[in-house]
Amino acid sequence: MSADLNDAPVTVAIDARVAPEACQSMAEVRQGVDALDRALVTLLAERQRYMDAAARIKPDRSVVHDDARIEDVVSKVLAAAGPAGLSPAIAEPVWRLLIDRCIAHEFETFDRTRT
Ligand SMILES: O=C(O)C(=O)C[C@]1(C(=O)O)C=C[C@@H](O)C=C1
Repeated sequence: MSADLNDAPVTVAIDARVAPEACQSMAEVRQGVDALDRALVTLLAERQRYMDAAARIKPDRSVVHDDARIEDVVSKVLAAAGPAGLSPAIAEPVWRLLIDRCIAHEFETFDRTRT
């Protein structure tokens, strides 16, 4: 049986926090930010593992950097950002930098394991 999401070791638990709209102090705000950052780290670590998979699966080093796919990813993120209430002024640069760093990771993995 092939590995699927049910086998993934990642569980994203978000620690106790006060909802942003209910915060009355900066301590509550920062507790919420820190809790969400820990959850984001967990999700980004799993995203990074997909780069390892891509480096294993892609047929050639020349397709690690894929401009058409980058634009596809960014447009899907922006389409999701609107309904979620995430500003595109945050989402677009964050994801472009994330993808840039993921490509660097994918190249490092490819070169370490395939060349
Ligand atoms: O979709 C891919 O081909 C990936 O390897 C993922 C990813 C990304 O970070 O989203 C990384 C490298 C590619 O240039 C495009 C997108």
